[in-house]
Amino acid sequence: MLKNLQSDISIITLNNDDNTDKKNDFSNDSSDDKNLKNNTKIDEIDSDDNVEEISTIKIYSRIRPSKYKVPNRYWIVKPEEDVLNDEKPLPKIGFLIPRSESQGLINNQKEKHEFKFDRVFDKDTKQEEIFDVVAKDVVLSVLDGYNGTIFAYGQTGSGKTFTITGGAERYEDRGIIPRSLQFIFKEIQKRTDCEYSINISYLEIYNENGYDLLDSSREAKKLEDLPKVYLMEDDENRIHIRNLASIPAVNEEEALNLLFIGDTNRVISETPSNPESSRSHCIFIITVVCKRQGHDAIRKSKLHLVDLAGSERVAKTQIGGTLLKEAKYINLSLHYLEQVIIALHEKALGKRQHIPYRNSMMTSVLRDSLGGNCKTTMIATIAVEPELIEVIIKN
Ligand SMILES: Nc1ncnc2c1ncn2[C@@H]1O[C@H](COP(=O)(O)OP(=O)(O)OP(=O)(O)O)[C@@H](O)[C@H]1O
Repeated sequence: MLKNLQSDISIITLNNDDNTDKKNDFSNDSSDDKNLKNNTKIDEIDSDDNVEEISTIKIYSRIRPSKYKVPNRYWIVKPEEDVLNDEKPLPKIGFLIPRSESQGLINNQKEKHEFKFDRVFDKDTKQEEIFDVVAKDVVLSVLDGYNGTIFAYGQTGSGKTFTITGGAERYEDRGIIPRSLQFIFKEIQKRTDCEYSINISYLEIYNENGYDLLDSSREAKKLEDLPKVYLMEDDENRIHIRNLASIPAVNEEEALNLLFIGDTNRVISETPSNPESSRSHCIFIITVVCKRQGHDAIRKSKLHLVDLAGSERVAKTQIGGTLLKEAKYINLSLHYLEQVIIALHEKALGKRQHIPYRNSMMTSVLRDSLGGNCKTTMIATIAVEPELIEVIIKN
């Protein structure tokens, strides 16, 4: 029996055992519910089956070009310049927040703030390089049978959607989703040992409610008109996503068309309060099914490309009503995501076992695609206009 997890939220089956190696093995059972069961090993996989990788979540940052002549309030420290630091050399980005004179001349307010990343992409970085460094490895590992997730995180207007989906004006501006689709369809042509099939889903999460963006009825005029997606849990505590379309795409063009349908629904049904800013999380899911030549067994893996809602905190005194409700949901779901990422890091270090996936719809949906040997990357997009730098530091 399936029981509802959240009052009116959202089936693709998700792994539940936090301790498992998350490579999806070949299975003879093609049903969605059984297909992703952990370690139902039916057929050997030739590559790196026995390699239990330590979970490493790579975190990158990307600076958005500014429309203004920006005063030099940020800097990038290359790892080789950071000679005093004996930890693993990583690049850093620093921000200067001048002391507020309103607090008097003598105050100890910190002015310089530095943050480490696996790599910092400066404002001139092209979309191609972002795909090559941030996404290609994750996409390749999905084709090898692992689940993977790429997040874009940052304040409103800092370039999350540009990074994940891309800009509409120039072909070279296409983002991680269209480039991943192109890469996947090219790569599966080369891999002749397996018959691949690709399915696409597109989920929007607004105020902890899930909506299916691949609705092609063209009747949606607002978010609530889209089919609602539900999380359910079965007797074995496995979580399923109900009512989310998973549509086959036989080539890149069909897959891009589905992206287009989803993005159109995203625009038409923009969240009520602020058309300028995404107040919802959007997850583009590419499911790769591989059937070995001459075998009945199939293997299924998933790539989640996540455009998170703007991360800025809104002072409670300045807003109310719908805006306050949205801000609470966004902050809470980002907080739960942060908790999961911290827990995964601690688990990789052997310090804990339990990962608190159940707290939010997003972490529940992503639970089989984070940690273990799933490849996960996050790209923090940053806008460096002075007023926005202060937002970064406060968050
Ligand atoms: N690296 C970049 N190069 C050129 N233009 C960019 C870049 N990043 C963002 N932009 C432009 O900046 C504007 C805001 O970017 P975008 O919509 O991606 O921000 P966002 O973080 O997704 O914002 P929101 O949270 O409000 O949805 C867009 O016009 C986008 O085309």
